[in-house]
Amino acid sequence: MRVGVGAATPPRVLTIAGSDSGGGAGLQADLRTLFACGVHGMTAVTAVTVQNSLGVSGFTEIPAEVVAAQIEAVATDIGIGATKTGMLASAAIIEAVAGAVDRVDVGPFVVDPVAASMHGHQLLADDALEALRTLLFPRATLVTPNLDEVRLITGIEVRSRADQRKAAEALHAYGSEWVLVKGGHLWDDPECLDVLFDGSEFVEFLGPRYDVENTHGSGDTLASAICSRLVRGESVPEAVRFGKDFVVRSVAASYPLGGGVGPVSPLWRLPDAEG
Ligand SMILES: Nc1ncnc2c1ncn2[C@@H]1O[C@H](COP(=O)(O)OP(=O)(O)O)[C@@H](O)[C@H]1O
Ligand SMILES: Cc1ncc(COP(=O)(O)OP(=O)(O)O)c(N)n1
Repeated sequence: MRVGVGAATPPRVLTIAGSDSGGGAGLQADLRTLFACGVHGMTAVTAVTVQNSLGVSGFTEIPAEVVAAQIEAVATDIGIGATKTGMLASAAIIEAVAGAVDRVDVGPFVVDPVAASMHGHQLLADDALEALRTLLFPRATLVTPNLDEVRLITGIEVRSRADQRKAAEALHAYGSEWVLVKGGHLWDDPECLDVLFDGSEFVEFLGPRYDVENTHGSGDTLASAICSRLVRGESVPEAVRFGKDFVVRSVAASYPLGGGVGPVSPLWRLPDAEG
């Protein structure tokens, strides 16, 4: 019996990201989220991290030209409806990604400027920050920094919701269409506010702050869920609304793993997730 003939091809999203051997964050979190959102996920691997729930003990970069070749291989055959970036590791890889983005159609382009793991291990070289600002942000549909990344990129120390708005204005000046300043690290805030800005208007996404320990991969899950809607033609505010709701439910469904910090989980979205 032949099966699958004539089945519709799902929307396709590319993640340009590092591998997390523990499966909690990075491209593993992206693929898991995209699958749960009904999207075919594709990968351009930038680095292989040696990582578990306790942290990152090292990583090896993929040569920049191989990163660009992965992007072009999937763009020219399969087609890319939307793209997100995660760990990019070096200025050379950022330059290669910017070049590839100019050569092929990557659709709406979401830049999650991953700089360090939640345990503090550096995942982006110091000299790559300028490449992020000048080469990637001007090409981005949306940039989604957490508050540590905001400080590294702009020098702004965010201590309040008002500071989140100031940071969004400073980040928008680097040339992206939209900026989403995530508030998960505003530890004194009883709720989690994410602030979206397009250069003229602010849109606020307020959610609960769950008292959970297992939040590994929350930023990846949010950005991937946003891409799963941008690829279907939704506007950025619509896609962020979906992404915020998706990540809140995934934080609520997080689970312990190993001896350290476990991952947030998109499994809540799948029918019969218990198997
Ligand atoms: N404890 C939490 N409860 C609910 N939502 C959270 C929690 N921590 C983070 N979030 C949400 O998860 C997303 C990622 O947040 P954040 O922690 O700021 O970035 P990152 O994961 O990149 O460090 C945001 O939408 C944020 O509001
Ligand atoms: C390969 C890789 N990519 C990204 C991260 C960052 O994950 P985490 O520290 O959990 O932060 P968010 O996903 O919440 O932004 C990583 N550790 N490894």
